[in-house]
Amino acid sequence: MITFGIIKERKSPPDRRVVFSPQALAMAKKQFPNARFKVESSDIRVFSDQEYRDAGFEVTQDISDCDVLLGVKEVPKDALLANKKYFFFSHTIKKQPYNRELLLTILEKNIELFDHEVITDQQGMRLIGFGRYAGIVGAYNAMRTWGLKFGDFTLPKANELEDQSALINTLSQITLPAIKIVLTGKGKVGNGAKEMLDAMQLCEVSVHEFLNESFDEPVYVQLDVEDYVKTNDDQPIADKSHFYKNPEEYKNDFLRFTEVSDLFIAGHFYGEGAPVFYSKEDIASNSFKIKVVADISCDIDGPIATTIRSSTIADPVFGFDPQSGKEIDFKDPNAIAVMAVDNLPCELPKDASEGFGQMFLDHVLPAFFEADADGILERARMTQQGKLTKRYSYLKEYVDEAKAS
Ligand SMILES: NC(=O)c1ccc[n+]([C@@H]2O[C@H](COP(=O)([O-])OP(=O)(O)OC[C@H]3O[C@@H](n4cnc5c(N)ncnc54)[C@H](O)[C@@H]3O)[C@@H](O)[C@H]2O)c1
Repeated sequence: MITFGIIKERKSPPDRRVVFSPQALAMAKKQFPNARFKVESSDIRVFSDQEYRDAGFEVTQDISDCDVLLGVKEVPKDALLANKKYFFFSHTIKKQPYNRELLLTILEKNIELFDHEVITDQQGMRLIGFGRYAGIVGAYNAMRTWGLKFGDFTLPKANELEDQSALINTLSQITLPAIKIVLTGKGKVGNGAKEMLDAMQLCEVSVHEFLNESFDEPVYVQLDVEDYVKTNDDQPIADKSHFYKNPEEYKNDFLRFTEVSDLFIAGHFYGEGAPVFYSKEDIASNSFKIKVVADISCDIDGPIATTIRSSTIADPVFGFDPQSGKEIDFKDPNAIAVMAVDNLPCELPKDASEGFGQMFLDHVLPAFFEADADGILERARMTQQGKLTKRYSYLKEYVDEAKAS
């Protein structure tokens, strides 16, 4: 028998998401009779303690008898229980300086850490994440930002609405002018955003139509790397994975879109060394037409020069002055309005938790009862017996620096 504990989120600002909704937990219990589940009481979670009790689960302040603890965000050092197995997003795999001490504490407390971000299949494809929900909220926020900037309509914040269908209902009541929307990325985020544009019944057009034709209704185009990048000798991309591995052999082909688009929804992944989408100089040129940017990818001071900082759910929109390259009021007639919230799935905690639980149930829980036949736990295990595992040994120096300080 393995006992799993659903932990309370303790990070600030409060995150209302959870690994398992009461319904998903009930499914897990049915599917795995050898698993026991306990829920740590929480007053911020999107599902109440009572909803878990009603689904037949023990809700408690004491989860110290659990073997495996399941959370979403980083667990504060003091709250980490020694000698346990933990699953959460530790944000350490890229040596993030702000979590160096967290990883050191995990090692000192002899915790086995499994990071959601590195739950992958044998090909290295991520199996678990909130990307789709970032896309859904990001597209909604893109429309909301347009309304705020131009006053065509007023939309409530996404986190004031119940779920994705409420977002869709709200969007179905607005009338967008005949603008051109460019959406980048065809992965989880890009396709989450596309779900919303399709739900709004916006017309999707080809790259050729988007660049060359005018329309009397709003239209959008969804791009992947072959559309916004070309080889250094002006040839189209032949093999995407070659670009991912050798980005320096490619150059930007996105400016042709900046000359005709009104709204840019960025939902691609940006690999280090890849060409930028546009620079501050590009924005200052007269041919740059984009007026609103919803940057879901949200790489700061990176490939999208309007993203000079991230923004927050509380204050999601800022203005970018094309001439000075500095921040100004987004309502200034010259300003490009930028939405760059970096924790978008938190605005849709119910749907995001339900989707996440399903992925966890499908991909991770079985591994505990099948002796990790596929190696999923092994690939995601970052620490064991007070040491980094082999796959994560590249983090040794990063942790050692925490010891030294
Ligand atoms: N703002 C937020 O709250 C939030 C939340 C989740 C994810 N994100 C960000 O959104 C971005 C996209 O995430 P996703 O889950 O859709 O990714 P994904 O792997 O599912 O899709 C990636 C897309 O980017 C393209 N791409 C370009 N260069 C690439 C490269 N070097 N490697 C891989 N793909 C490359 C792919 O072709 C694909 O279209 C990430 O940068 C992620 O950090 C933001």
